[in-house]
Amino acid sequence: MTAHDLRGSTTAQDEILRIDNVTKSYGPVRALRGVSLSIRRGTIHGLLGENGAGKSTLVGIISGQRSPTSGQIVMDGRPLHHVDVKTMEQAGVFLVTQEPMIIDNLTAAENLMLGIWPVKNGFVDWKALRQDALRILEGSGIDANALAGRLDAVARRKLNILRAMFSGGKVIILDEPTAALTVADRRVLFDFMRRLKSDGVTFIFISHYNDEILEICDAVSVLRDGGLAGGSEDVASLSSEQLTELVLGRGLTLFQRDRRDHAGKAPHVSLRDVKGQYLSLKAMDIAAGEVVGLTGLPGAGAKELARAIFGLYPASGTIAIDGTQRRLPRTPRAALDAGIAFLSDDRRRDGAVGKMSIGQNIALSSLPARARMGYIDRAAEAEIIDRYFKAMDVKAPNPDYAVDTLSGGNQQKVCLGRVLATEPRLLIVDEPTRGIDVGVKQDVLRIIDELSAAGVSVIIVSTDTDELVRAVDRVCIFEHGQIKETLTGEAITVERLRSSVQA
Ligand SMILES: Nc1ncnc2c1ncn2[C@@H]1O[C@H](COP(=O)(O)OP(=O)(O)OP(=O)(O)O)[C@@H](O)[C@H]1O
Repeated sequence: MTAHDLRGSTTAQDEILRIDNVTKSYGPVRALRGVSLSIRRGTIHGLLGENGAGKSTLVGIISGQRSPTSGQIVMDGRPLHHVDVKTMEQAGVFLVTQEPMIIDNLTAAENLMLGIWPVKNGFVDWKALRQDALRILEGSGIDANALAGRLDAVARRKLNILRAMFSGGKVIILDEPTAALTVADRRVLFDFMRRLKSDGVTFIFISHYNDEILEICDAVSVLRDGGLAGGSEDVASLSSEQLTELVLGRGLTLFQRDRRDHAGKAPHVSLRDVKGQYLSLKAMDIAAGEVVGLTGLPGAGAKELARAIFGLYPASGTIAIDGTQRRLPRTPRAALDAGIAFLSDDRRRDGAVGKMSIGQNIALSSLPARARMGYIDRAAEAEIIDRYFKAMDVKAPNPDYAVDTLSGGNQQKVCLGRVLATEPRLLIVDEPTRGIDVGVKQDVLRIIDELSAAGVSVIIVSTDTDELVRAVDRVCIFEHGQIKETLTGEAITVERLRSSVQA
């Protein structure tokens, strides 16, 4: 494998998009330092890099959402000036974000036409609308008349991609499009992308998962600290280890927990008769120091149970921690008071508070418990902030920076730091390494392992089979609100988990 500048290896003819010496500074932060790369027409081009390497900034510039400090973008041989979203969309470049921009109470067909409804004499031409929608939805497996709110996650993502194409998209940028998709849905999305690729669509694909990159991408470019660190136009020839080395600039030892059998040990956490709308769990015991994985298809109960324990999902039942039995908490505050901490998978909704500083975010959940008679102990606060800022290796000059200046992965680290700062007896983390790069992922799994060694019971809700295999002692697979199967020891393998979750 050669790490080379991709620019020299593509002829003008098959090049659809070129980025020429693009830089971007946010005040003193140099997010991009002279990045040049070339994207070939009709390929899937992976964009890789550690958290904070500059991927979102680069695709933000390519899609016109952010303006470069210097440099230019050349589309179909034409340099583009005054680049903004409209210019880029007119040129055929669309960014499809993780949050599908879909209106639930319109049909799939109507969503597809949003903003570009065909107009005849100033009126919507419903016939043309319907014909166009049917044509483009044909073969995608999406019912043109279905209300978008009723579509599943993969259909919503497909709909977004189709909408970009329908609006004239030639280069479609997908920023971590597989987040929250099951293994089967991922396959459907990839097949769909391959089909569009054979029709000439070009994709720029951001992902932290090596297996996805190796499966779907033709070429890759790797950013490191805002610069182009290398790439390959022959992804098929790369191994997962080579890809990791390209991203990190070094080899990596993957974390593997030394799985322990906790059967027969006194329970540290006991759940009894947990019942909610889509949840019905008779009993679950977790030992001190045990790490339990919960998994299953969406809506099967794993996520619901985790949220119920933290007072975020209405459910009846009891929980005992350290021998103290109580009703399931009704609110997160009551859960925190009971020694339970929770990391949500949805940083945007109940995750980081963007305008506040990193430090304030870290201290947010633990401070009420530490405040005495309404007074906050500033020295204790500073100590906590310093400890978790360092432990999570947050990429920012200091903890006074606002959270919304951080890259997505670094925001996730701040959220985890905040949860850990509460020093819980039961830690619940939902998709703890989603959006986090392969290097930091090992650190997060190691931190969870160390916490468990100190006697904390841990629940990891995850659809990432690799994460479950590396981090837990036991996996409970949910179906219809109940535990369908439990795996321990040697039985926890990627293959077994995949077949059990889909079966
Ligand atoms: N609005 C902003 N103000 C200041 N700094 C910013 C801003 N947006 C991004 N940055 C900084 O620019 C750098 C690149 O961030 P970017 O979001 O592009 O990284 P990324 O590669 O997409 O990371 P991730 O994988 O975590 O999403 C980071 O150091 C980030 O803190």
